[in-house]
Amino acid sequence: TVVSDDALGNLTQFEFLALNSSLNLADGHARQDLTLGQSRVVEDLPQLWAQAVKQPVDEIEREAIGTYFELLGQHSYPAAEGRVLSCYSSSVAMEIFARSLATVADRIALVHPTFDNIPDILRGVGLELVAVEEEQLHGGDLDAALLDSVGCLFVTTPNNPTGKVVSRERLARLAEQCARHDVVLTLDTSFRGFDPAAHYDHYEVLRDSGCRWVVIEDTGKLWPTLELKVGWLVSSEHNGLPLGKVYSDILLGVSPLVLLMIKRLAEDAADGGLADLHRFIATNRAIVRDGLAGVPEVTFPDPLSRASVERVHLGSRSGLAVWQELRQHNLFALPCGPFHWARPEEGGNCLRIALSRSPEAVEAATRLLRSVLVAS
Ligand SMILES: N=C(N)NC[C@@H](O)CC(=O)C(=O)O
Repeated sequence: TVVSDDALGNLTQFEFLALNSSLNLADGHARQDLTLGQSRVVEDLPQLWAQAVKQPVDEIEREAIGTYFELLGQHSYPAAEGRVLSCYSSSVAMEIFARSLATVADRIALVHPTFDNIPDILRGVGLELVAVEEEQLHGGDLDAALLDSVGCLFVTTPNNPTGKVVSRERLARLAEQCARHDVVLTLDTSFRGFDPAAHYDHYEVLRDSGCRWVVIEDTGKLWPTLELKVGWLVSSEHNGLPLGKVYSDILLGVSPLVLLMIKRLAEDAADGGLADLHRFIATNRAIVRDGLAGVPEVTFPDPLSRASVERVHLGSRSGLAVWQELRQHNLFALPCGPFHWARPEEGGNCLRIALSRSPEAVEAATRLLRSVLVAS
């Protein structure tokens, strides 16, 4: 069922409502026009199909993984058999991780706030959640008693919706603490492509720490590929989790055509496309911030964020009330309450605006949002 006005749904239910709107700035999926380089990949799909029929799938998979991970600075990713599992999406990868973890643990520490399908998936397999505030996570060492009480520490970096990135030093320290307390360290890096601060070699840091770790990578937010994407479930050796077994319960493998498309898009990104995308998102972010400048009580809580979403703090205004007012004009943003999965009221005065949209859509949405806010 899709969320009704009064019933509070999860974020994805709010995103369902926006799917057929002309001004859908709700989900973090890429919906802007293809660039010239990307449209060449689309034009080549018939040839990619012929290649996918002929070339061995493990070869295609290795090449797609290599091109994508190298593009984003992840040179030390584990290339050995079974260490990178290709899934239909990062949420499928997360479900496989959650089911695997639940066989050996009953509690997990999870960053707060973050996108609510993460706590929902983790609760769905029966795990008890312990919130770790983002400030706490970035502040310093985590409490030893906390780490002794959980089987895993789950961190979204860059975080959603804040864009906050775990630095190399911070990751090394968290991994060291997880190694000492024998806690699995799991990262959801879905937004990594947008922020060069997230392009240091995470796998080198994780490998050198000696901790057990899992990383969920997502190609789905980077390029406008009509939901054609892969989520990669990456893990350390001897991590004690039945990832391969649970993976085999869920799927045999992903489409080699999608893998070839991702490889070509990653090559285009390496050839200047990623830098162009960063400029594109920065331009859209400036449209939102400039377009709302001077509106009473409105502020931007994440000045350093490079993610393809922007949080707008509405002062004393209710994010849900503004969301409902915008919906009357067929404009959809995302109310931030559900990101605060342990205490939704903390996100009650924020909206999240998607930036992977055409500048014209971002411009029109910002103008409409401004008119609603100045009238409220
Ligand atoms: N499996 C789910 N719920 N997918 C929605 C998710 O991709 C949207 C998202 O992450 C964002 O809008 O930031």
